[in-house]
Amino acid sequence: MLGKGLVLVEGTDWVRHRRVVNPAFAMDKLKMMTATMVSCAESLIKEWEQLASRNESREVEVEFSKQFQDLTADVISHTGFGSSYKEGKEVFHTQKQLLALAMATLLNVQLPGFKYLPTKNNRLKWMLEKKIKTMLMAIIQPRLASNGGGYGDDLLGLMLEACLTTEQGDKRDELTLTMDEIIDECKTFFFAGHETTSHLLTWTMFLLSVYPEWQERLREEVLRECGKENPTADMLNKLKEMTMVLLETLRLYGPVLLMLRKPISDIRLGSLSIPKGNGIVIPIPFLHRDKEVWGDNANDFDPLRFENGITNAAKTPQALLSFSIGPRSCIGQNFAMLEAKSVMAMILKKFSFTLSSSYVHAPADHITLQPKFGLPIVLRPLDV
Ligand code: HEM
Repeated sequence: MLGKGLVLVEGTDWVRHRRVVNPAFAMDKLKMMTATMVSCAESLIKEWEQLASRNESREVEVEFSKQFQDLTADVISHTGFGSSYKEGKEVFHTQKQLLALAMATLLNVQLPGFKYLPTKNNRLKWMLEKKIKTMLMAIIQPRLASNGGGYGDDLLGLMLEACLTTEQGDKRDELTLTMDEIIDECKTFFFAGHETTSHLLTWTMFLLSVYPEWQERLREEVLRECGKENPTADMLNKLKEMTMVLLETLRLYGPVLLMLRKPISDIRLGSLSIPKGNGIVIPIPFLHRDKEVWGDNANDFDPLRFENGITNAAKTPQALLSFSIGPRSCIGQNFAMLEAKSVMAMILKKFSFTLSSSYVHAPADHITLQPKFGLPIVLRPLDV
C-alpha cells in the first residue's frame, strides 16, 4: 500500500526520496503549519463545549481514540494538501478502506499467483488503488502546471518544490521523483503520520487522567506560556513539562511496537552472532521498560526522568526508540510533537478530565498500540 514511499525504499533510492521529502519537515515550515493544527483542534473543542453545555451536569463523556483519529486525519489532510484538503481527505478515506481490506485478509493463506486472480477482494483492491491514484493525480497535475508563485506551503507543495530544485538551489526541468513515487509519498504521509500521532494523543490523555497532578502541572504551564490565546509554535516550543510528559508517554505507550532490520554483513550483537540478511525484530516496549537501562522505576510514569533531555533520561543516551534513531529515524517526529502539543495545550486550557468508569485498560497490538476498547473520558469545561 505504501509502494515506493520513504518508509519502504532502500539504498540510493532512499537517499533521493529523503532529500525531496526533508525540506517539507523543516522547523520553519512546521511552524507555519501550527496554526492549522490549532484550528483543527479548536473546531473539535467547540463541539465538545456544545455537547457539555446541553447536559445539566455540564460534563460530557467522549471516546477519545476515535475523536483523535478523525482529528489527526483532518490535520494531515490540511497540512498535506492545503487548499485541496477536501480531495485529500477523500484520498485518505479511500486509503482507510484499502487498509481495512488488507487487514481483513492478512491471515489468509497466500497461494502463489493468487493476488493476480480477479477474485471479489482483489477486484475491490484494484478499484480502490486506481481511485487513489486518479484522485492524487488530479491534485498534483494542476499544481505542476500552474507554477506561477510556487507549488504551495503544504507538504505536497514543498515536496514538489524540492523535486524541481538542484542541490545548489537552481531550477531543474525534470522531477527527481517519478509521478508514481510522488503519489506513494502522499500515501506515506497519511499511513505513517496519522494513526501514530492519534495514539500518542490518546495515551497522553489516558496518563494525564490517571495522574491528575501532572494534568494540573501541564495546565499551569500552558496558561503561563500561552495565556488565553491560541498557542503559536514559539509558545509551544517553550512547554518543557509538556515535552517531558509526551516523551514519557512515548516510552511507556509508544505507538510503534517493533522495527525490522536486516544486517548487510555478518554482525555481533553482544553475545549473538547474526548472519548477513537475517531478519532482526527490535521489540521497542521491552527495551523501554528495561530496568538495567531505565532504572528500578522503569515501569512507572515519571516524566521527570526527561528533565535534563532525552539523552540524559536513561543509562545509555539513545535509549528512547519511539521515533527510531539514525538516518532512518522518523522524518515526521517534529511534526508529530508539534501536533500533539497544539492539541494538548488547547484541551488543557479548556477542560479538566478524568477516566470514565466504563474504561477498561487493555492496550492491544493492532500493528500500532491502541486501547482495545477505546478511551472514554469525562470532560468538564473549566469556565463554567
Ligand atoms: C507519534 C507519532 C509517530 C511515531 C511514534 C513515529 C514512529 C516512527 C518510527 C519508529 C519510524 C522508523 C520505522 C523503522 O525504521 O522501521 C518512523 C519512520 C517514518 N515516519 Fe514516523 N512516527 C510518527 C509520526 C510521523 C508523522 C507525523 C509522519 C509524517 C507526516 C511520519 C512519517 C514517517 C516516515 C516517512 C518514516 C520513514 C523515514 C525513513 O525511512 O527515512 N511519522 N516513524
